[in-house]
Amino acid sequence: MMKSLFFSSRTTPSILSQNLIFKPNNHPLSSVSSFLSVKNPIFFGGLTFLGSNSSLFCHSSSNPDGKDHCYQPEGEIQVIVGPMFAGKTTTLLRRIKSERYNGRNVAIIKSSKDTRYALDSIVTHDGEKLPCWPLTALSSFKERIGLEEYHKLEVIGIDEAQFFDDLYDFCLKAADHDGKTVIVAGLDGDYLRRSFGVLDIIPIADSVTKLKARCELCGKPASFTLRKTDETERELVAGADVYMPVCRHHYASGQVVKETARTVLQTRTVHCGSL
Ligand SMILES: Nc1ncnc2c1ncn2[C@@H]1O[C@H](COP(=O)(O)OP(=O)(O)O)[C@@H](O)[C@H]1O
Ligand SMILES: Cc1cn([C@H]2C[C@H](O)[C@@H](COP(=O)(O)O)O2)c(=O)[nH]c1=O
Repeated sequence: MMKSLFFSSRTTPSILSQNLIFKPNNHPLSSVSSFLSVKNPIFFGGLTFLGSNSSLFCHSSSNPDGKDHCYQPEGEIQVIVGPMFAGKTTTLLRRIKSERYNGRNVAIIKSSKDTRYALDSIVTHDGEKLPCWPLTALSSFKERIGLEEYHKLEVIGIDEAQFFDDLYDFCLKAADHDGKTVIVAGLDGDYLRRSFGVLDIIPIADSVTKLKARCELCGKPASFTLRKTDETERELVAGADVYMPVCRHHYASGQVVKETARTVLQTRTVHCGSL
């Protein structure tokens, strides 16, 4: 019969030690994770903690004291938003590295729509990067990584989250049901300052960090992204060639300049057309 004893992986390492054998798989991130875990083990009273596996803790027969224990993992959702160039990816990388340093099993996902700097890495505008799973839909993650590896995961980072239609469902299940810590980074607003998907998960989040960039026109804190070009589709993957971070004042004046320029160009077209 299964007796249940709830405990935290951080407070009772001796019970967990048997489950903490790190098994690298053949994904590039796993080797990075494995490397870092081995390089940075955390010692608890003589035990080496090499990345825990909360899901396996329910396999009670493997407990060293011969008794049945069941670990109930507690999930969490952290959200990082802001305009472009605010440091969202940098913050996500820093948190993921810190989780890994603490011995937790991590994986990073990004939208495969983001092909700007690399296909299978998340890359900051400064060039810092980590390998990731590029996906078109989050629902495919479990199958891609494999069920066994998924169960071993404790932390899942998601970058360019605004591009995932199934963000809400994935995060809810991963945190509530599967006990994962999910760290989500993405745009809260598009170039017209309309909600851009990531806001859907605020009601189920534990923490929300809104970052600011620096206004490219005056250097003040910037909360918005101005599209410099005339394209009107909502999704347009690009960098500093198309977008710039701006403060409230320069967002408003920038939009006015763009609209005026568009009107002038349209009037000219009509004029030329009628000649
Ligand atoms: N206009 C800009 N063009 C290119 N890089 C920029 C610009 N403004 C800031 N950066 C750099 O981008 C870094 C943030 O990159 P990143 O974390 O990828 O941002 P985000 O994910 O929010 O777009 C900043 O620390 C800064 O060095
Ligand atoms: C404002 C805005 C942005 N995008 C795209 C442009 C980039 O490819 C990403 C954001 O990247 P970052 O990591 O935050 O720098 O989103 C878009 O498609 N539509 C928009 O309105």
